[in-house]
Amino acid sequence: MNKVLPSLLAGDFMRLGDDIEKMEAAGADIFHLDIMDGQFVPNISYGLPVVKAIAEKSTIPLDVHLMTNQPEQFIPEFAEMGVAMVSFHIEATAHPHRIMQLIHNHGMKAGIALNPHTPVNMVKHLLPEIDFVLIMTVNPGFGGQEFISSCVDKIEELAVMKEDSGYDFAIEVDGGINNETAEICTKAGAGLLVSGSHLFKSGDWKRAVDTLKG
Ligand SMILES: O=C(CO)[C@@H](O)[C@H](O)COP(=O)(O)O
Ligand SMILES: [Fe+2]
Repeated sequence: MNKVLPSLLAGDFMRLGDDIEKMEAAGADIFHLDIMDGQFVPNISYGLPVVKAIAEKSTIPLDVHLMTNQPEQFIPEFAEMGVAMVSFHIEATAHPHRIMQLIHNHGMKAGIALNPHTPVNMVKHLLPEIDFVLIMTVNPGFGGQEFISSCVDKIEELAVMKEDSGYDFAIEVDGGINNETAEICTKAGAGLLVSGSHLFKSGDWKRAVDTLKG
């Protein structure tokens, strides 16, 4: 069964606590938190105090997606807050292996995110230690964008690399995920599905979560 990760970026920031309770009751597996610095991506989302408040409220694990130029910056703080998984963009650093180790040394799962144009080969030599690869299926920076179908080939390629290498890592997809694109991605090999606008705009969150779980 797929795991469903609602992106809280699509939640109602004036009532985030209610949204968290409702999404948990609807069966969400993990909350996805998008951190944007206005540098790596042309948008700013929210920072540490908001993540802390979400961590105190949530009863399910948190997945932090760093869209920042210095992804190594706040790793100890996220660990302290009880974050379970952290991903950072390979395009944002010359030292992905070092950052992966830093995340692991703080007891969290480490993921590497790839922009739509970045080939999956970039993570090949990191696979022995990686916990998950995040394939961006939109250009990072905003919720509510349209799924870029050319990214599906990358999921398939990564699934083949996983099979051939025997390394155990999860494939996460993020951006424009709805019932239709979720099916395409899971068939290609993804197991962690991030969804923001589709889930939050659906009238029946439990039904929407169940459908994505497949
Ligand atoms: O990382 C990002 C955007 O940069 C995502 O996590 C979005 O927040 C997903 O939102 P939808 O595309 O599902 O609306
Ligand atoms: Fe994200």
